[in-house]
Amino acid sequence: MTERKPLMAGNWKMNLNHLEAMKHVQELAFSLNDKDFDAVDVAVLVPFTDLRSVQTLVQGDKLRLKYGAQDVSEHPSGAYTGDISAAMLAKLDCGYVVVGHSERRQYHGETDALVAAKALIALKHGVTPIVCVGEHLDVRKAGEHVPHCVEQTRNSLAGLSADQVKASVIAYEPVWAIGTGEVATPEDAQEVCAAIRAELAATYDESVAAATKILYGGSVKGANAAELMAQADVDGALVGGASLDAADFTRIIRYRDSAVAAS
Ligand SMILES: O=C[C@H](O)COP(=O)(O)O
Repeated sequence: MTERKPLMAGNWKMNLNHLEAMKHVQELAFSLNDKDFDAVDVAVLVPFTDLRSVQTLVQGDKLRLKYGAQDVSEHPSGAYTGDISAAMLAKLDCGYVVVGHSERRQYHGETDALVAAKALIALKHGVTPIVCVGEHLDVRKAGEHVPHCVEQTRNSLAGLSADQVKASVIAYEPVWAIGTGEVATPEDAQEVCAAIRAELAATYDESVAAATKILYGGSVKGANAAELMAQADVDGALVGGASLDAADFTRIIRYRDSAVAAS
């Protein structure tokens, strides 16, 4: 069976200027140790303006923290005012970039095809895309969430080879659970993550399904991380609000401790 090392990724969204970013990374560095990084990959996904500061801290202090961005242009370079290219992210040694977050889909009209193009160009530059999918509340109420997320996954990975999918991360984020405090139940998370994995097996093959990390995101906190992580197809979390609090993010990273405490 393929071991998938869990990934806890903190998406800061549009929070923390570069000075606050440095303070926060230092707090995380102080709070985490080698045992944490042996057990879990930890990443912070920061505003573009924070990347250079975070890179300097991480590389200067040889931190095992990974970092990345929250969006990337689908274009390689050129006259695209305001955009940031995958080559620029790679030059800053970004490990990850979020593509297709529901906030980008909702406020910037991003389509599955655009998300797939962004994932592809990130991969071409050695930056791992974290490809987000998830249903709105009306879709869930209609009981259509599984086919919706499966189709969104298929379309958001269109054009990627099997190896490129293996090198990507998928994040299931039910939109109704983002920033609302309303976390999906562990069974809800498992149902969709398992369906996405089955889709990877059907479209590619079992080795892709077994190797690809699938995260859950939506109101993950220290208090609920262990039960979500206990699900067979949940390989980590994409954490918004709670990742801004170094202590709570540390509790999420140490989810195994709360699982032990509860048993
Ligand atoms: O990318 C992160 C998600 O949107 C989850 O955000 P949240 O943890 O604040 O609900």
